[in-house]
Amino acid sequence: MYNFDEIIDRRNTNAMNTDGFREYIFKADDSIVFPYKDEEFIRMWVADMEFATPDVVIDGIKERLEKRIFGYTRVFSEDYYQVFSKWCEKRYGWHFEKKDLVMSNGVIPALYELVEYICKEDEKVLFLTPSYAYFKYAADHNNRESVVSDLINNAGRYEIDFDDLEKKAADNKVALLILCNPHNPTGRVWTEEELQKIGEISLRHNLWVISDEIHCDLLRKGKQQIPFAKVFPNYNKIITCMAPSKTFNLAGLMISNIIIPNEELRKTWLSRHYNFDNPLSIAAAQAAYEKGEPWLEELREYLDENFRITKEYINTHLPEAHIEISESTYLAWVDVSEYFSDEESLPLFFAYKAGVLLEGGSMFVQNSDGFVRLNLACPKSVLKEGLRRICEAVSNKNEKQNKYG
Ligand SMILES: Cc1ncc(COP(=O)(O)O)c(C/N=C2\CONC2=O)c1O
Repeated sequence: MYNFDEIIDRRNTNAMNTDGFREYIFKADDSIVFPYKDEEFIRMWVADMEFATPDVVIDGIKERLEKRIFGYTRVFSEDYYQVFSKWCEKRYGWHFEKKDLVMSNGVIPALYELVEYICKEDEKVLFLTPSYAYFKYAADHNNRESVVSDLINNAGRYEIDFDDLEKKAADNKVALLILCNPHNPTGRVWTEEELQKIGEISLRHNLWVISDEIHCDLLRKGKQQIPFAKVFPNYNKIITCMAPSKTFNLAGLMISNIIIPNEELRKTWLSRHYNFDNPLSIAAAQAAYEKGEPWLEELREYLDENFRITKEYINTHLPEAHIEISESTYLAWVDVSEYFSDEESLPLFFAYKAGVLLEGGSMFVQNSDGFVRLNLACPKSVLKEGLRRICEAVSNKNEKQNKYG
């Protein structure tokens, strides 16, 4: 019913995806000159999608546009809460109170604020690695120390080293755990048992927990999201972050749902946060949660097939690489370490030799060397060309190495 095969021109839209890669991936290093024009790159890096947001969202925005006045706005109406809380009850079997919902123009801005509100100056922020780098930046931005616990890679299935996590959590200066649930970049969907263990450690050491659940709607078919706060309904130090931005490709509209049951922390947030919202973003998010489910279910089918294609192609053409189908997200996490030395920059190699923009190597704080992360949220034709280029570049490199020994 929906055309995910459509290739949409994103040029001249101020998209990070098309215009921000030199700065974000290559630190605006002007000495790097690629043998590709910008529009010739296959873009598999930043986590937004090449798919149009659903028509119901666009219709919701149009309806609000017709009101023609866009003055100061905040989520005052009951409607938004009713629609979003219904979404959470239906899809995750999780209920939260209206009073606990605050809005942020992003999950990352919320992390930046919450680290400051939660952690005293000498306190530390704990998270699992490899990690989305902004978890570390949220600590750095607030001059709080980061403490990391490396996930264990069991033949491609990443698991938590609970002994190590407990050891780190036991540091009485560690005040906050930022949990990525589901996990970017490995794609793990934490099981109830894993969440239970994380929670027991957090309670034992009196940690605050921010559960970043931004990827929670983009699970492979058959997988089930369990909100961390659902497992610990009576623990008053959990903040849950969700958003329509990944699910419905709305990151540029900058609207996120932050659920803070802790009265004192919520009061701090409301007194210090710039508490206004974009009226078009509210309309978009509300329409998405109210009417976007049929589109989402078709998107999930399309992404599942893109993962199948990717695993099959890489297993066939890069036999020394290792890929498991991510349980969530649209991000594939691929071990290509057999083909590269530790010193090589994977993003630079693939941009220069394959004309593919991707993230990898040291871009995920630590415990990620030798891995690339591929954004598969694109039309199949684009995906197949990207995979062809990636595998050809590695094979050519491999042949050259073999030729000269
Ligand atoms: C775990 C996680 N939290 C938060 C965000 C961003 O939230 P926002 O501030 O946009 O509401 C992302 C986006 N992840 C991205 C964005 O580009 N590459 C990534 O891995 C994410 O993966």
